[in-house]
Amino acid sequence: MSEALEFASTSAALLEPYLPPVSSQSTAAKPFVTLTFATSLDSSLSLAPGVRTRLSGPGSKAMTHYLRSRHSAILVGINTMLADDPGLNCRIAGASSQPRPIIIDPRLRWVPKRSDKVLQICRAGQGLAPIVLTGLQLEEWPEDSISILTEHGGKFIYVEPKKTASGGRGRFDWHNILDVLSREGLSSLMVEGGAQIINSLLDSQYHSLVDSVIVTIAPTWLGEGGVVVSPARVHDEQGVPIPAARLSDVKWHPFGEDVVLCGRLYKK
Ligand SMILES: NC(=O)C1=CN([C@@H]2O[C@H](COP(=O)(O)OP(=O)(O)OC[C@H]3O[C@@H](n4cnc5c(N)ncnc54)[C@H](O)[C@@H]3O)[C@@H](O)[C@H]2O)C=CC1
Ligand SMILES: Nc1nc(O)c(N)c(N[C@@H]2O[C@H](COP(=O)(O)O)[C@@H](O)[C@H]2O)n1
Repeated sequence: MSEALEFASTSAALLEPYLPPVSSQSTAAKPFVTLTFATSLDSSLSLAPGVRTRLSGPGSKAMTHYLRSRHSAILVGINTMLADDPGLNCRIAGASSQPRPIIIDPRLRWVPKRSDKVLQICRAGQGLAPIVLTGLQLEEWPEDSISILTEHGGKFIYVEPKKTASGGRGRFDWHNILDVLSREGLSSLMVEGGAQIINSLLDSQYHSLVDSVIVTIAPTWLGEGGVVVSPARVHDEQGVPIPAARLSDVKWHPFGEDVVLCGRLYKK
């Protein structure tokens, strides 16, 4: 649990233009948002739904942990939480701060247990307790889950889901997610995944919310059936398909056998 990673200051300097300001005294209305994940050459995050898959080599893994030290929160979707049992802390030796884990769990599929890695890490003083954003109202929150989360210093927060065409409960609006996190005093957020979370954030209506994108590309093809990052198809006014999203201000940095791509979402 207490693996100690190292990340050279020369490497950190390469990332600096794409990171939130160091000052914690941010007065910005919304958190600085970094979209970051590791992908294969065929745009897969993992071999199959529910399968934890190592893509990052040692150098880019340390880079991801450095990013964790530079953000006040780290966000994952519920499938990632259930598939990976992630720690969601920063394991750089001597890290001065830890990110707050944020779990997007609209229907409360996560049943917190003391053996969950994120909670073990929290009890060991090596990370923070999670905040779970849910579309269920207070009276629908299981009491055991409330008490175990509260015991660790975490909590549930209700986020109003968008209405679906049939009047049901849909996805969250990212503006609402960021509003909630701002109210929690979180000034920067790294969105780690999984694919559904990333694809929803890459919808063009949210591009203006994303401040930077840092993607680790591993030299491997995972093959068919992977969990794929591929945002919804976009068409122009004539109905002709156009690219869904593009980066500008791009830099590529090799980290061991991986390459780390830094950029900003191109906004029209
Ligand atoms: N290589 C990498 O960097 C990473 C890999 N992963 C992998 O990704 C896989 C999981 O990815 P997915 O199956 O795509 O699941 P996911 O982790 O994106 O979770 C999907 C669920 O999140 C919720 N969700 C997504 N967007 C939402 C929104 N806008 N509003 C409300 N709820 C929303 C829904 O309940 C949805 O079913 C795992 O196998 C994990 O290992 C996850 C993170 C990073
Ligand atoms: N950067 C990166 N590289 C990989 O190869 C990965 N599989 C992931 N996965 C993400 O990291 C989480 C695991 O975090 P802990 O090491 O347990 O703290 C996992 O849930 C994904 O979000 N990331």
